[in-house]
Formats: sequence, C-alpha cells, structure tokens
Amino acid sequence: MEHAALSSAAAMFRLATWHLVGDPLPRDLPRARLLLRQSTDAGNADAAMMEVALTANGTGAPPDWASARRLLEEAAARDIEIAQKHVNLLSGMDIDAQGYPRRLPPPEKLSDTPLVHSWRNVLTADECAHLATSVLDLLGPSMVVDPRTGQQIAHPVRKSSAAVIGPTRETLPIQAIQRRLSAMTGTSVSAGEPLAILHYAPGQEYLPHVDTLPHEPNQRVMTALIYLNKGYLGGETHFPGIGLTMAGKAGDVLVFTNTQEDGSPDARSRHAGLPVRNGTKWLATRWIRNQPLDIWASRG
Ligand SMILES: O=C(O)CCC(=O)C(=O)O
Ligand SMILES: [Fe+2]
Repeated sequence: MEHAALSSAAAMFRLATWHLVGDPLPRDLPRARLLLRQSTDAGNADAAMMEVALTANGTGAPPDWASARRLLEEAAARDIEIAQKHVNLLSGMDIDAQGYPRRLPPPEKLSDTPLVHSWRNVLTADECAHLATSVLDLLGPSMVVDPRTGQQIAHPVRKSSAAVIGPTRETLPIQAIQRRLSAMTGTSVSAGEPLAILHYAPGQEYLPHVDTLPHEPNQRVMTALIYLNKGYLGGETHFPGIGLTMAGKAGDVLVFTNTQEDGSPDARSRHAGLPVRNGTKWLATRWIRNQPLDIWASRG
C-alpha cells in the first residue's frame, strides 16, 4: 500500500476517535462511523475492528449485528489476525442471526428474596480469557460512586483492580456474551452497563455493599457476575443477609436482583467478594438498569 494512503488511513482513524470521545473535536458519532468506514477501506486494521464493535452496539446508527458480522468476516479475510480469532470464538457459539443464544441451560435457583440464580459452565474457557484479557492495559484501582457527590472515587470498600469494557472495545464475541446475559436475565441488552472486569490479588476483597446507586432514577435492578477463572482460594461471593455463599468456577454466572418490587433498593441483596487467600480471582460484572442506558451519555 502507498505510504500516503496508509498515513491518511491513520489520520482518518485518529479523527474518528476524536469524534467518538468528543475531544478535541465535537462528539459526532455518525461522522465517526463514516471516518472509520473510510479508514477501514484504506486498509487500517484498528478502524476495521472498531467499526465492527460500533456497528453491532448501535453507535452512530441503529445496532446491526448482521453487518457487524459481515465486516468482521471481511477483516478476517484480509488477514487481520485478531479478526480471525474473533470469528473463531463466534463460530464456537450457538447463536442466532442477531447474536442471541439459541438455547440456554436451566439455572439453579439459590434464593427467592432477593431472587438469586446460578448457571454453571455457561461460558467457555476461551470466552472467559477473551473477557479478562480485553482490558489488560486499562486495569487500575477500583472506583465507586461517592454517595455525597455522585462522583467516581477510589474507595477502600473495593480493594481490587477494575476496568470497564467501553463501547469501542466491545468485540463481537463480547457483545454475544452480553446478549447471552440479556437472554438469561430477561432484560434488554441496552439496559446493561458496559461490562466491568475485576481482578483480585491475594488479600483483596470487596466488602459488603449493595449495587444500587444513590439518587438514581434508572436503578441497577439486577447484577450478573461471570466468574472468569479457577485456581484461587477464597474469593467467594457472600450474601450475609440470606446466608448464601457462591464459589464460582470459570464460566459460571450468578444473577441476583438488587431492588424490591416497588423499585426501591433491597438491603437483603447486600453482598461481598470475600478475601482471596491464594491466587488471583478474575470476574466480569454487568450491572443491569431498569431502563435502556445510553452507553455514550456519561462519557466525554
Ligand atoms: O467479587 C465478587 O464476588 C462480588 C463482586 C461484586 O459485588 C460486584 O461486582 O458488584
Ligand atoms: Fe456488588
């Protein structure tokens, strides 16, 4: 490829990311999509992968799973190695033309109030590794919402590292996993917050807390936890109010409700990630709102 074409592809990719974050250019999601399209056509692999993510998650245009999958397959055919990896992950999934699972194993009910269900082995080891490694470069100290100010602050309640899989990093396998969680919980995929990846080193824990947010009309009605690995001791998810302890293995999912029928926070949903005694624990958390959430609204 011509040097000039390559550098203009890189420049268009740069412009696209500026329009996505809204800095230093105004946020313009449709314009970002157009620039990604042009950059992909000019041979930029980063643009190609980002275009797949944004096509499926409905950034700058309505969500379009079929086009996203076609774009991914085109990228794989152009020898973009990471695209081929994602195609392989998807081909191992039993999903329909919209990326939703064709069938799900039945859950086990662990509690009625709050409602708690578990699914064993509902993600493969490769899917778990894909989630855990998708934010390796971003892992930093966990933040929580300060109840007084509503701001994100580092907080001693959560002694772990965490990173959010933002919309540009939502690979197609990750979005298929989000659809799986949506099918399991009976909630809309657009009500889910971006997946958060948590990493606990030995001695780290998440002290008892509720997942509901202070002063929030669009409440976190449910939480889905995906246990991503094995080989650690301790680290169980514990609900002191109902005497429930879940020792999740790689690929297991735990889903629980955080609010009562009238929508108010349910104190019985209080839970903790018990201290990890040995090894490291990896977890993916999806907090699910009552109503659809604009994944771009709180950014930029
Ligand atoms: O680490 C755990 O088992 C609990 C995590 C948790 O409570 C959360 O992510 O909201
Ligand atoms: Fe929690």
